[in-house]
Amino acid sequence: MVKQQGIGKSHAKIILIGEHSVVYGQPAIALPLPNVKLTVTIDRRADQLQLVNSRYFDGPVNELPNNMLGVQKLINALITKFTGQEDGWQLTIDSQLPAERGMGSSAATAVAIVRAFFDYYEKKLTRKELLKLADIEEQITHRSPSGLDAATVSSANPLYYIKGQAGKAIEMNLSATMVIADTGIKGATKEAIASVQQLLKAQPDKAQAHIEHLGNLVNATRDFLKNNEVIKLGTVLNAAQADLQALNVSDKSLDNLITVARHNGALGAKLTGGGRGGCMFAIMQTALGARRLASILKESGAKHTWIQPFDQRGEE
Ligand SMILES: C[C@@](O)(CCO)CC(=O)[O-]
Repeated sequence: MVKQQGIGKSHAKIILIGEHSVVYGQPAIALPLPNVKLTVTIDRRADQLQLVNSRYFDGPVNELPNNMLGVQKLINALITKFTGQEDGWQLTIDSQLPAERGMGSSAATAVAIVRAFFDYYEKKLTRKELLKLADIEEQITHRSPSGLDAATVSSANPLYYIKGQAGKAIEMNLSATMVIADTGIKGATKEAIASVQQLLKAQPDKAQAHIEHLGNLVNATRDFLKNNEVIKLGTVLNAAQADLQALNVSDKSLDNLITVARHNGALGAKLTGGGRGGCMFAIMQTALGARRLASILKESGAKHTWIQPFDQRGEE
């Protein structure tokens, strides 16, 4: 009996600290956001059509639009892998993640697609193979990705990540709540990565110093998370934002919400992900404070906010 349906799941991620510097071999720490989910379903069809249905597109795989080229390449690689050229199915992407906001939307889509195909064809999937396949999509959507996004959207645990490695689960004993806010402006990850590359060429000493400083802040953060040192955590997050500003990856929309958060009780606040639009987050000591700040950020222009306690886990 052939399977009628395959399902793959993933979730959003937030980079706590180490975006951009992770591309240059420094460590980063990222957290899964289990409440912001993405599900891919593959339903068998009686005919031989291979269709994709998502919020952007509804039609045959080979007609996917340019901004889904990475997804198309990944699906084609999976079709070849499973020699499923003759199979007819509809692949549905159901996502709660905002696109291009630094929350890992493209990586979450890739991870859930890979998982859905392996479920549909009833094959065992190792973590190594999952990340290798997801990278087919990420290489196209983000130029020179570190792999951090795919590793985190497929992990139940906060990760300490170094490029080229699988990522290590970290000890998290922090009692605090994170408020994430969307500037409403599309993040420009590719451009931001390119602009760090340019700065490294034009002013290598300056850029390298900020990149290495970010790496040191990440290592300090790991200890603060383990020892529940929330005030110190806030201080290093603010210092990381200063490095990211110096690397030219922040912008007015992010700086504005970060300033509002700092004036309204945040212990620390910074951008998250690629920057130049997208999302920022702030750390609050209490859940009540977090709810209050979320509404203030909305009044100050945030398009959407999410509240995430530090002790919640995602799906593996
Ligand atoms: C900016 C970056 O560090 C994070 C994007 O979410 C790029 C990457 O790690 O691939």
